[in-house]
Amino acid sequence: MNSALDATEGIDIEPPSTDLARRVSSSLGVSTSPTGFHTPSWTKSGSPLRAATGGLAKHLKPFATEDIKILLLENVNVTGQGLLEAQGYQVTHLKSALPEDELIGKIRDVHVIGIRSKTKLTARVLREAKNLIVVGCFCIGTNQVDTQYAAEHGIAVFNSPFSNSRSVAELVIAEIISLARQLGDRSNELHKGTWNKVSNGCWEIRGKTLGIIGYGHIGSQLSVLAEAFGMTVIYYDAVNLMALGTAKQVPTLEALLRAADFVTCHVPELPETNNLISRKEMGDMKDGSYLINASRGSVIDIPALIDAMRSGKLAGAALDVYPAEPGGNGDYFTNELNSWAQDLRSLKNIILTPHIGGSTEEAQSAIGIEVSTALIRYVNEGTTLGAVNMPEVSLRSLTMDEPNHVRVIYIHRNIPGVLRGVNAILGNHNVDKQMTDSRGEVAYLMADISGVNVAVIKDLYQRLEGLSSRIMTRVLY
Ligand SMILES: NC(=O)c1ccc[n+]([C@@H]2O[C@H](COP(=O)([O-])OP(=O)(O)OC[C@H]3O[C@@H](n4cnc5c(N)ncnc54)[C@H](O)[C@@H]3O)[C@@H](O)[C@H]2O)c1
Ligand SMILES: O=C(O)CC[C@@H](O)C(=O)O
Repeated sequence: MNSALDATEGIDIEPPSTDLARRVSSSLGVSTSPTGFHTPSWTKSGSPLRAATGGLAKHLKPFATEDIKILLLENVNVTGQGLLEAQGYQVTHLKSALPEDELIGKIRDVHVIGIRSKTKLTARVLREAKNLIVVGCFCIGTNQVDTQYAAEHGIAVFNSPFSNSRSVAELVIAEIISLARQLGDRSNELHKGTWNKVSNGCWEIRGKTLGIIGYGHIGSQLSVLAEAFGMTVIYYDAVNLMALGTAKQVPTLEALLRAADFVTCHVPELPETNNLISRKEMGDMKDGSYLINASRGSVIDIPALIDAMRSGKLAGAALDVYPAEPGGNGDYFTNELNSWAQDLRSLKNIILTPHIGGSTEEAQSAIGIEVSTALIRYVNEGTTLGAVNMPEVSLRSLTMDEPNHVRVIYIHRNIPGVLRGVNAILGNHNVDKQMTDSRGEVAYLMADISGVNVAVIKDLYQRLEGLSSRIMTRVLY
């Protein structure tokens, strides 16, 4: 697939181009310590896309694009990396996650960081990220980021809410069949040279009941696939949700556990989902049933699972996620990481995978495009559509027919009187369009103003920065 171009068709970001860096405009405020101005040069070459209004879209860029520093960790997909590089940004790409101290050392310097599920962006780490304006989680989960702290410091966080849902659902289907047929054990035995042809304790999945905990993007996708295999599907969710096919929502977790032959977890990591399935819940499960977890390692009490497997209460399990996971490929999964690792590894009919639920070419490429596109829009235009921790704010693009326009972004504390102060500063100019919205304690204002000469931009920026409500100011032009 020519993914970069196909997936971004019709949106207002640059297609990959080698002369992009020469077409950049400038802006103030991407860094907390702006050093100066660049002469807008994007009119010199290139053929910008047409904006919705019919004019040629003006590409707002922060400083010169080559000044934007991006750190991509955890082997973020090459398609996403390519989109960022095509913008002219300085992109550093590392294959694994970094230990906290090393991460702190590197994050100090960058404007954008791209991570997957392993990198923990805690308040301690983010406090050091003085130039950071945006985080891209190239995955679904955002539990690894302190999104509240980030918002309160003007750092937007984006993810890809469903690009890998199908991949996870397909993996779980494979695991259901593999567990029912003890495929992992038979394969391991034959790898070691032992022929062991058994039918005892091996089952078809047709006619069995699948219990899905969390009927969101993944759970509902799985529901459809499981019914196609002849399974009966029940699900439990914290909210009432429409059933797909002939699936049925059950009112309690206990009702699901008592009825299901296979139980699979698809909830986010939250305080309420910590050890959601522990000893009591495993006791409620049917004798000889199976437990699957491809959500987060905190959702299942693993020592309790080890006991339930040893006692024969559960006939099998599949785990894709763990409380502590290695930083990169080739690292060891031992008791040093999780005190019970050796016991877990020694069990029969348990499938252990290294957090690969979403690891397919299709999913990673789609995630790369989706998250990189969101990052580019945010860096270049300030648009927050899809952010997980900021109000969603967007304005139609400025056009090339509007040479003396600037876009002001003012992220501020959500307190009374802010608009009066901001508009007193913007009021000497013509405010063409403005949008503001809030999410909890944080509000986001975006305004396009005209009749602004380059000479007054710095003054505008500094006056906004001087307001007591200010979290972060950016002026794009
Ligand atoms: N293994 C992997 O590679 C992989 C890949 C993608 C996602 N995930 C994990 O799977 C999780 C689920 O993904 P999704 O896209 O389906 O999320 P989703 O947000 O679409 O669905 C989650 C569902 O869980 C429900 N829920 C929340 N708290 C609950 C509770 N206490 N009890 C019952 N239901 C509850 C929600 O109402 C929602 O319907 C993600 O948060 C992520 O952590 C893992
Ligand atoms: O790719 C990853 O590291 C995370 C995959 C998955 O857990 C997600 O949250 O999307």
